This record gives sequence, C-alpha cells and structure tokens, in this order.
Amino acid sequence: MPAHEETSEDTSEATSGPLDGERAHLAGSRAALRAMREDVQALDIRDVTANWVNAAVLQAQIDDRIKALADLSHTPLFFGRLDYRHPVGAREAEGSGGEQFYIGRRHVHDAHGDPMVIDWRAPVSQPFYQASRNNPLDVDRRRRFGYTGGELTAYEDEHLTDPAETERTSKLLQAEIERPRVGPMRDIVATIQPEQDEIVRSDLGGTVCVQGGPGTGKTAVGLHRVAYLLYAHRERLARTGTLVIGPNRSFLHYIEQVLPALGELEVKQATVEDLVTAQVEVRGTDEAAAAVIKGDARMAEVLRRALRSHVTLPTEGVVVVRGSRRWRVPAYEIEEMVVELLARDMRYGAAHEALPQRIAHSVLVRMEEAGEAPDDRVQNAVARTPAVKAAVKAVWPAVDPAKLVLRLLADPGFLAAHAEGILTDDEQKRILMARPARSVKSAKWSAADAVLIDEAGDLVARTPSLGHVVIDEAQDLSPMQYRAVGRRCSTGSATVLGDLAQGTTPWSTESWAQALFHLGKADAVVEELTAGFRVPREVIAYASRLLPAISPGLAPVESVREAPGSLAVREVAGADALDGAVVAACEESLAHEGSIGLIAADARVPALADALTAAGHTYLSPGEETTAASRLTLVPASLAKGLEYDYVVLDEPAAVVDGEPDERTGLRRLYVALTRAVSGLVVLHAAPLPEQLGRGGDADRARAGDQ
Ligand SMILES: Nc1ncnc2c1ncn2[C@@H]1O[C@H](COP(=O)(O)OP(=O)(O)OP(=O)(O)O)[C@@H](O)[C@H]1O
Repeated sequence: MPAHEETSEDTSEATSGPLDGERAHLAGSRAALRAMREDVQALDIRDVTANWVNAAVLQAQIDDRIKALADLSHTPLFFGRLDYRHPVGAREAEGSGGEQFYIGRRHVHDAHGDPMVIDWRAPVSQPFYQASRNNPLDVDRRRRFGYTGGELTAYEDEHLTDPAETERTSKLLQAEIERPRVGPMRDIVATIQPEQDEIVRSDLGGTVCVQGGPGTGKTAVGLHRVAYLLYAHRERLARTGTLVIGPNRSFLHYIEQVLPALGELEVKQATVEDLVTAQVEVRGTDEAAAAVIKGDARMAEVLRRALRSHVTLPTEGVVVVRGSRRWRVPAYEIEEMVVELLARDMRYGAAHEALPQRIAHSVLVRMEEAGEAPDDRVQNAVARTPAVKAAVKAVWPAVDPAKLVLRLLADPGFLAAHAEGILTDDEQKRILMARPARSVKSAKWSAADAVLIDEAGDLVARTPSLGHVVIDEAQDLSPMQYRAVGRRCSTGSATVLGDLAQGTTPWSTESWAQALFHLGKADAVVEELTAGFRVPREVIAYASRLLPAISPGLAPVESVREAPGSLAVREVAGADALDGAVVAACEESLAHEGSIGLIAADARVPALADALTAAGHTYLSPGEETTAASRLTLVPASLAKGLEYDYVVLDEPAAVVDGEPDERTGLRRLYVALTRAVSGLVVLHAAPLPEQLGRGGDADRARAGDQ
C-alpha cells in the first residue's frame, strides 16, 4: 500500500522532507490548542452571570471545557491526513474550503478559526476509515502517522487513485494491534476498520446488534459508537443519557478509560445487577434450574396477572359527605371506571392515581347538576376524602413490587393461581422459596429475583428511558434481563454486542432474533464482525476446534495476524507437577514485554495463588490495572470474559470444563479462556485434554507446538 514510507529507522528521510512538515503542523496544532485553552481560561464570567447559581453552573462548564482541551502528551493530536482531490463541499466540511485535513481525536482550530485538526467523528473524516481503491471517495492520498512516546516518527501513504500502487497491509495498523497491552483498554480511533466504522456511525434512531467472535472488536466498536453518537447528537443525549452495560466490575474497570480518552466523560457504566438493585439488596443465589425459570420471559406474564389480581370490582358505591350534603356515586359507575382503566392498559400505579380523580369528578358533575359551582380544588379535596380513599383501596389498592414478588415466591397458592397455564407444577415448585421469607427486608433475594422486582416495578410505574444503551457480552443475559435493559431504552436505541459461542450462563442467548425481541427491538439490524484483532491465527484455529460443539454454524474468526509460534500445548507428567510447571510457564512469559494472564478453573485459583506466592511472585486480580512493575494477573476462568493479556498461561483445560454444570457450558468457558491471548498462549495439562480440542490429530498437534 504505501508508495512512500518513512519510519523512525529510516533516519535519513525522517530528519528531512515531509516528516518535518508534519512535525511543524503538529507543533502548530499544539500551539493552537494551547491558545484555545487559554481563551477559555481567560473568560471572565462575573459580568454575564446574574447570581451565584448561574455562576457555579457556568464555571463548571468552563472547567469541563478546559479539561477537554488538555493536551495529553501520550495522545497524539492527529493520527491521519486526507488529501482530497477537490475542495470538500461547504456543507460537509467542518471548516470547509481546504483540500487537506488532519484527522485527530478532537477539533483544533487556529486564531482565524481555520481547522488544524478535524475530529475523527466529523463527516469529512469518514473517508479516512472508508475510502478504498475501489471507492476513493474523492481522496487522493490517505496518510497514517506513527508515534513513539508522543513524537511523530513515521508516516505511511496510500495513493488511492494511483492504479500502479498495490494493496498492502498497513504496518502501522499491524504495529498498533501488536502493541503490548499493559494498562487498561485503549481506544482504536486511529485504526478503526471499514466494517467497524459502518457500525460506529450507524444512526442513533436504530438499534444495532453485533455478532462477532473473540477479539473482533465488539467492545471497542460499542464504545466508539457511543463517542460518535455523543458527537452527532450531543444535546439530545445530554438530556436523555447514555449507559454502557458490562458483565461485571472488573470488566467495567478494564474499559473505563476508553471513553474519557476520546473526550467523553459523562457516560455511565453499570452491570445489569446495578440497574435492578435499587429496591433490594442481592444476598442469595439460585440453583441454575430456578434461575432459568425466573429469567424466562413467561415470568413477565405471571407478574402481570398477579398484579392485576389486586383489582376487584366494587360491591358498593361511594358516599361523600360535604357540609350538609351527601353525594353518592353508585357501584356500577365505579365499575365502569375500573373496566375502562383496565382496558387502557396503563401502568398499574397510574391507574391507582387516576381512579380517585375519576370518582371525585363524578361527584363534581353531580354537584354541578345540583346547581353548585365547584372548582378543581374541590375535585382534589373530594379525591382525598376517606370515603374515596377507602373505595380505591378496596378496588385498586397500592401494590409494592417487592412484596408482590415475595408473595409469588413464598405462597404456593398465590403462585399457582397466577402461573396456571404458564408454568408447569414442577417449574412452580422449583422457584418457590424453600423457607419462605417473612418480609422484603429479611428475604435473601437472588439476582434473578431482583430482575423480577424490577419488572414488577415497571408494571406499577414506567421506568424512565435513556437515549442510548450499549450492552456488552449480551449473549449472557436472560430474557427477563433483556426486558429490564429494554425498558431503559424504550424510547431510545441500543447497541447489542455479543458472541453466541461465548454464552456461559444457563439461560444464554441461542439466537439474536429472540434476544432482540425480548429487548423490545425486534427490528434491529444484526451485523457480523469476522476479522480478529486480538488472537493470533494459530491460537484462534486451536480454540475454534470447539466451535462445532459449542455453537454449530458459527464461522471461525479470521485472525489478521500470523504470529508463528504463538501456541504451545504441554502435557505435564502427573497432577503433582502441574502447579510447578504453571509457575515456570508464567516466569517464561514474564521474560517478554507486556501483561500476563494466568487463567485457571475457579477451583484451582487458591492452589495456584499459593504456588505463585511460594515462588516469590506477586499477582493482581482481574480488573486491577497492570503496570510495567506488576504484570501478572491470576484470572479465575469465570472472570476472563472480555479481558485480554499479551501472554496467557492456561491451566488444566479439563478443570475449566468440569467447573461448569454441563459440558457445553464448560467448553464455552474454555473457548473464552483460550481466546484471551494477544501474543502467546501456553496450555498446560496433566489430565487429558477435552476430546473436542484433540480433533486436529498429530500433525495439528505438532503445529500447535506440543512438547
Ligand atoms: N480496528 C482495530 N485496530 C486496532 N486494534 C483493534 C481494532 N479492533 C479491535 N482491536 C483490538 O482488538 C482487541 C479485541 O477487541 P475487543 O475487546 O473490542 O474485542 P471483542 O470482540 O469485544 O472480544 P471478546 O468477544 O473476547 O470480548 C482489543 O485490544 C482492541 O483494542
């Protein structure tokens, strides 16, 4: 691809020629950014603010802006340049007129307002990601820049309209993918690929679902989509809010720096459990079979029925006494009101609020007919009379969502009455509490119970919707969890990211169509990412041997990297020797640059922790940030999902499989563990490997680096 290339090794050219010009532009852009920051710092708000509240709000906005304008020494101001053939249309360009644009993380302009660097999210930047030899999008030359420690040291050109130039893989992209992974997850803004860019820039109105194997960039794409949407719809999303949902704390901690690095500081992050535990604390667990039933979408109907069973038709009318007069609303009229409210299918709580007003209105009409002239205040007063309150309590009582769920799970008769024809007798038995709790406070609620309470809560009062929600590792959500997330984006949109082959919960998603239906976004587009940016070819080929058993029909990931010698599978003679061999493999990996993950079945973690300590090694837990000084993390297999390490040592695959309730889930867990490595994977086993891995036979084993 690059007809012309300079690298830091290419010193003769690196000290002169185009690179000098580019460095001058970098220095100019930095100076311009400094001037932009100084302009904001110099703002005097005393004259423009009416009071201290305004002043405080404005000052906070100014402080945010100053923060956003910071020049981070290790985050280059621009990473690319586009040379357009013709001036870009004024409508399209951010600061139109020029033919040459520098593309970076944020917009920088000079003292005249002319752009020095264009935000990567602006329309004029899009050809940086999308232009190709087949469709150059009016771009003559695309230039990518390479940096070393904040210094501009290389560039690489593609002349998209030159038929003589041949296509080559970008060395800078390659270097970026291979860069050691110490520290939290990084942004990929300089190297977003065309198929990823399509997803990143898809419109706010629609929900997108991305199926992609390990390391295809789903998480990266989801986070960059948030940054893009915030740029394109800043005001709307500032009002409605955005949220990123991940599987656990350590994962959220791993990804939490990506959006701030892209200048977006306001996006909330949470697990599904965080969302649904506002009402109750989770202190209990469910057996898998019970959790599957509680997570089934049929539970929504059971809850709806149970809630509505609180509505009864009136047996008597209401008599309201005001002064010397008595006003009577007959039972049949209240019945009509109740029937009408039921038919409207409004939230239970909203109807509970509306009913006293309707009864009071009926009293008002009678007063008017009798020649009185009551106003709205009288209606409110009537609605609050003990007689009306008592009538409402009898026919449409207030219901506490947690109490409703408690009664369903603790009272077999109540459950049977509302689960009739929905859950079998056996299913009902499975979800009933073994020892019924006496109160909401004392109950040992499980995570699945909290989701039921959240559903009940939404039946009572509508859950507010955010503008956009990203759901990562979505394949692990139950239908009821999808519903819980779906109501948080009912008037907004979602980005659903996942891999069916990595589903490791007993209720994991079997088809995206079903998942999207439960989310309430059945018309979402499902996109597929197939190019792998993490796992080297040999390693992904080895892991993909499991695919026919864990997700038949899913195509293996196509790794963009060869990295020969990246896989070693070693048999250790006898279980006693395993811990020592694992520690030795970690030491071997520590000789390389970058992070090391020792992944093991959860049950093996304590023994390996002891072995590491005995050998004098300190180690981190997942979610703790790796640093140059502390690079080894001991990862229970149950927490490996979504994470990555330069080198992975995988302990005893058979134990990883055995750690799960069934073989398929076990093999899926193993697939996740096998696909965390960026540069090298060493698999150590004393027990026989799961037969699905051995499928390749001797030739493959030799290639896999068996010793
Ligand atoms: N276009 C790209 N350029 C450079 N690096 C990339 C690109 N796309 C993805 N990556 C890198 O590949 C790695 C894997 O990406 P990511 O974690 O987003 O994949 P994933 O599909 O979510 O994986 P998993 O299914 O295992 O959770 C990350 O280090 C990410 O930065």
